[in-house]
Amino acid sequence: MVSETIIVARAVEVALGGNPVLQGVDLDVARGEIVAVTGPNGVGKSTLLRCLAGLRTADAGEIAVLGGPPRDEPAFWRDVAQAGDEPAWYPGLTVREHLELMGAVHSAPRMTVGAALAAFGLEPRADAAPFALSTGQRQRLTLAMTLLRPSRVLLLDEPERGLDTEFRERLAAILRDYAAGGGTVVMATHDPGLAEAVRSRRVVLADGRARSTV
Ligand SMILES: Nc1ncnc2c1ncn2[C@@H]1O[C@H](COP(=O)(O)OP(=O)(O)OP(=O)(O)O)[C@@H](O)[C@H]1O
Repeated sequence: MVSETIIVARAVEVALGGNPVLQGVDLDVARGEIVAVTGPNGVGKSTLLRCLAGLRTADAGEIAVLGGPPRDEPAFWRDVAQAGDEPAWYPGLTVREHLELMGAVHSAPRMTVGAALAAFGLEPRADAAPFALSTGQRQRLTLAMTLLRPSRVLLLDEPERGLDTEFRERLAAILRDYAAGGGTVVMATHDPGLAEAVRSRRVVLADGRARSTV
């Protein structure tokens, strides 16, 4: 079977503050694949993810996501879900209501609010405000909102942030299910255990370039 390529990056270059960060990154990600981008602090993982999300334009090179250049526009975000920095919370809404909001604005949510609360271990805090959650619980809510909405591509920047070991394993299973259903995942991570548990292909960023390891 010929695999469908969902993400293509060719010779991507980005300089930040006058310093070269990405210096010719090539990346191909197939439908149903999970790619874990690793590398030391400051090597450019978040920058690469932002380029794939259309939140930053590369200085040189080409990127295609789902057949076209990534754009920070509603049509693009209908197919692409992203979790990076903590989102802006609605102070008047509870955890459950944040998930209900996601379910209400997307025509075909991937799971019910009840299923999301259960999958992300948020049932005991469903009626709390996000600001009353612990760091790890807020990260669970961020991920639950990202996974509840329909998407074909997931871009995750250090999804393990703040998560305990047990939940990291549960997250790995959630991401494997997403990919098994035809979704494509690119995540930056510092957790080799998570990268292994999702059975990802490992891409190491070094010296501004990407190198596939597994
Ligand atoms: N707005 C900016 N202006 C100048 N330099 C920046 C800016 N944002 C990031 N950088 C620099 O660009 C480089 C790449 O940053 P990036 O956040 O992509 O790294 P990262 O690999 O995701 O790091 P980490 O593992 O710490 O999250 C770093 O050296 C960082 O200091």
